[in-house]
Amino acid sequence: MAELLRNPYVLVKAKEELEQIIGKESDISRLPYLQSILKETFRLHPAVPLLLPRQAREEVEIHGFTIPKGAQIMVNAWAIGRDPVTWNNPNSFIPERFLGLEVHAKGNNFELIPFGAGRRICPGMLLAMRMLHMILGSLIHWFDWKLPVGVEPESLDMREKFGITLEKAKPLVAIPTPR
Ligand code: HEM
Repeated sequence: MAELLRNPYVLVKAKEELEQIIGKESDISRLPYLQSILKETFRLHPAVPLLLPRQAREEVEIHGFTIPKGAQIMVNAWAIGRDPVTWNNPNSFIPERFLGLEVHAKGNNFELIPFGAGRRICPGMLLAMRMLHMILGSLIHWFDWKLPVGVEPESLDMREKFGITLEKAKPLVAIPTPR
């Protein structure tokens, strides 16, 4: 929601998409822009930024680096999502980058791994994906949103509080009006 209020054109586009689709067919697969907004949010603000720690059971070499047996490995999904080698304009919130791009957040595309990947991938992924599309889609569709008086989109505090899960350092304050 913070990125949507900071990028009002994205909110308008998402509203238009929902306007056209909801009421006829509420299928997530028919809401590519909403899907792209969620992917872009996962890319910039992964909820579990270092995934869960792993340990090397034996010495292994990966891309010329030797990982000793017993070493603890942290995978930095946050940094992968902002890698300028993979992503143009990596620090900007641009959902359009995912339109027509065959990159999913389900653990097969290693440039976007908000739920991890492999054997220990998040078992709640499918439930979470459904819930997030439902919740965000409903918030956009049923309410008009604005920031408190005196807060401009560009001055919104987007700093993050680091932890096992990533939070906004300052909670978002936004005002909904039922439509
Ligand atoms: C936005 C929602 C969620 C995100 C971004 C998320 C993300 C993650 C990530 C990154 C991991 C570590 C995967 C790895 O290291 O490869 C994980 C593990 C896990 N998640 Fe989620 N998760 C979410 C929702 C859920 C939900 C709704 C449930 C349960 C209903 C759940 C249950 C678990 C469990 C049990 C593990 C540990 C799996 C294991 O170690 O084998 N998660 N999640």
